[in-house]
Amino acid sequence: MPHEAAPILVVANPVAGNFNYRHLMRLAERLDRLGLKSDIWLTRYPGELADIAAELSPSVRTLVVGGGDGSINEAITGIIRRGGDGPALSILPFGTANVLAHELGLPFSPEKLAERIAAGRTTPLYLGTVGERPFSLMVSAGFDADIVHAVDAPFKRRWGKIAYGWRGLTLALAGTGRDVTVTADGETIRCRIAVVTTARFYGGPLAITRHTRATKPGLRLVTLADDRPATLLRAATALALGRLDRLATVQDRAVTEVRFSGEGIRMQIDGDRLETTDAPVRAGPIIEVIA
Ligand SMILES: Nc1ncnc2c1ncn2[C@@H]1O[C@H](COP(=O)(O)OP(=O)(O)OP(=O)(O)O)[C@@H](O)[C@H]1O
Repeated sequence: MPHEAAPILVVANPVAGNFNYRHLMRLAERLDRLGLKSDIWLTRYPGELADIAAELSPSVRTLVVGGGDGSINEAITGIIRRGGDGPALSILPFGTANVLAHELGLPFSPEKLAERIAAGRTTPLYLGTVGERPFSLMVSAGFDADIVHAVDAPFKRRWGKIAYGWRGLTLALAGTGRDVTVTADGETIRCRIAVVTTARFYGGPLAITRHTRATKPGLRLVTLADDRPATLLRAATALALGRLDRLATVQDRAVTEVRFSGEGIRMQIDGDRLETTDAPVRAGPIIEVIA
């Protein structure tokens, strides 16, 4: 007899930072004790999660992503492709930065997560899009994207967040940043870092803005005018203190449509490399996420 899909599907990325097979077992065991059937799959290649999410049986009502923000980006891409009958998204945070898990205040304990799934309370997650591609946190251009491009997967797996700090330091001292031209609702801004965010947090549990969060509508554009080492140090300190908007070099504004351009600029989406594009960044669809 063919195996009927359980209503909860857990798909984990075995190469995500902090991947923990034992956590998957603990999640399944607690779900089982709560009377909920689940299946567990592991991804086999980058991008597979998007295909899995797009092609899921409609009987799967909750898709739990065991991974980081890159895996979550793949899952939302697949859920959006379905156009409307998607499962609710849940997250078992593995991964390096886990910005969305922090943003949503999700438990990192598999048992607590199982209880949240069983409670079944969902909240809307307001996505953004760059062209056709959705993001759950942000898309950015400039110095921070240069760091993302400079950190390859093995280096990140080995050193975790330290990999970003190290590459950031070497790039800042090398002074290789480039001007980013941002067109935001008809106005042109020149800067060195430009982040369009749907979320409050950035890079970890660090507030980049006080004016939006992933569970509320509203896109913000946060720009940093220069990327000299002293400015970057001040910005990193202000970010850690949640006071970025107090810096004169930082602007934080509500936006509806943004485009990036500039010679040799790099871009990132939800912490992963994005091929540079001048496609419009806009507010996107809404999906349901387990709260
Ligand atoms: N089986 C696999 N083999 C190789 N790469 C994979 C596999 N499954 C997924 N990936 C890729 O791994 C990348 C990183 O995964 P993920 O975001 O889950 O972890 P992370 O990078 O450690 O966390 P964060 O994004 O929070 O920093 C994703 O972009 C995804 O495409």
